[in-house]
Formats: sequence, structure tokens, C-alpha cells
Amino acid sequence: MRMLLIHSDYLEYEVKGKALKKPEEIKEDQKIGKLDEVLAVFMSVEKVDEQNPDEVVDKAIKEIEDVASQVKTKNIFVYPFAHLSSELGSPEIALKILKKIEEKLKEKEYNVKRAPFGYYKAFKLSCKGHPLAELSRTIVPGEAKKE
Ligand SMILES: C[C@@H](O)[C@H](N)C(=O)N[C@H]1[C@@H](O)[C@H](n2cnc3c(N)ncnc32)O[C@@H]1CO
Repeated sequence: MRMLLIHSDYLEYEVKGKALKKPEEIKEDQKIGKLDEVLAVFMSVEKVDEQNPDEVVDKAIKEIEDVASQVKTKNIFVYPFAHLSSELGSPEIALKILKKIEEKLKEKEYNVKRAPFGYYKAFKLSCKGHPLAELSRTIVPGEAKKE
């Protein structure tokens, strides 16, 4: 999994159209979304992640918690983003992983929004520009079998 973490004054999105034949079903009120004072986490789930999704979820949570505590925010935007890798995992597994990450962060009392999966979305982001405001992480399941 590739993650781009941007500490932002806000992130807002608006769904513009379907980018998959079968995108995630969403309610009307999910077509737009906004969070202020947010750690926006853009994530590309990769093929290799399919070998141990649960481990990838746990490692992603650890990285997100680490950065969130450093930039002192409890607001997290989980944002599916298919542009950080040329080895994308399947949409089915990617959605499962992103939903699990959202769920586990909520269990840990974070204020979490997740942008809809499988859509073209317009978004606005206001990066804060401090030294920790733009970070990237790569997560690989430890048990991943070497091909
Ligand atoms: C398109 C662009 O504006 C938008 N931002 C977009 O990327 N949409 C992606 C993700 O929401 C999701 N998606 C599909 N596969 C994956 C994957 N492996 N990892 C993450 N997301 C995925 O499906 C869409 C099309 O790839």
C-alpha cells in the first residue's frame, strides 16, 4: 500500500461520476464531504497487499496514528486514490481494506470520514506547509511471499 499523508486546513470532495462499473453504493449525503483541521490520507492498495490484508490494515493504522499524534489532530480523511502505484490491487479487496481502516480508526476514537470508493471526485485541499505536513509511507505485508 502507498500512502500520501497531507496535514490540511480542510479537505472537501464532491463526487462527479462513476470511475468503476460497480462503484461503492453511497447515500445522497455522501456525494459531498468535508473535514477541517484534518490529516488527509490518500491510499493506493496494491497487489502485494492481497497476500495479507489484515496485516496491511494494522500497519496502516500504526502509521496514521503516528503521524496524527505528531501533527496533533484526531480528524482523519481516508481517501481512496488509485494514482500512487502502478501495481494496484483489486477494487474488491481495496475497498475492504479501506473500510477496515476507517472502522478501526473510529474504534480508536478518531473522527474519520472516508471518501466514496470507485468515483471521479473533485476535491479541494489546503496543505498547512509545515515540515510534517506532507509525508508518504509504503506498507508491505511482512509475510508477503516473494514471487
Ligand atoms: C479517479 C480518481 O478521481 C479517484 N481519486 C480515484 O482514485 N478513484 C479510484 C478509487 O476510488 C477506486 N480504486 C480502485 N482500485 C483502487 C485501489 N487499488 N486503491 C485505491 N482506490 C482504488 O476506484 C476508482 C477508480 O480507480
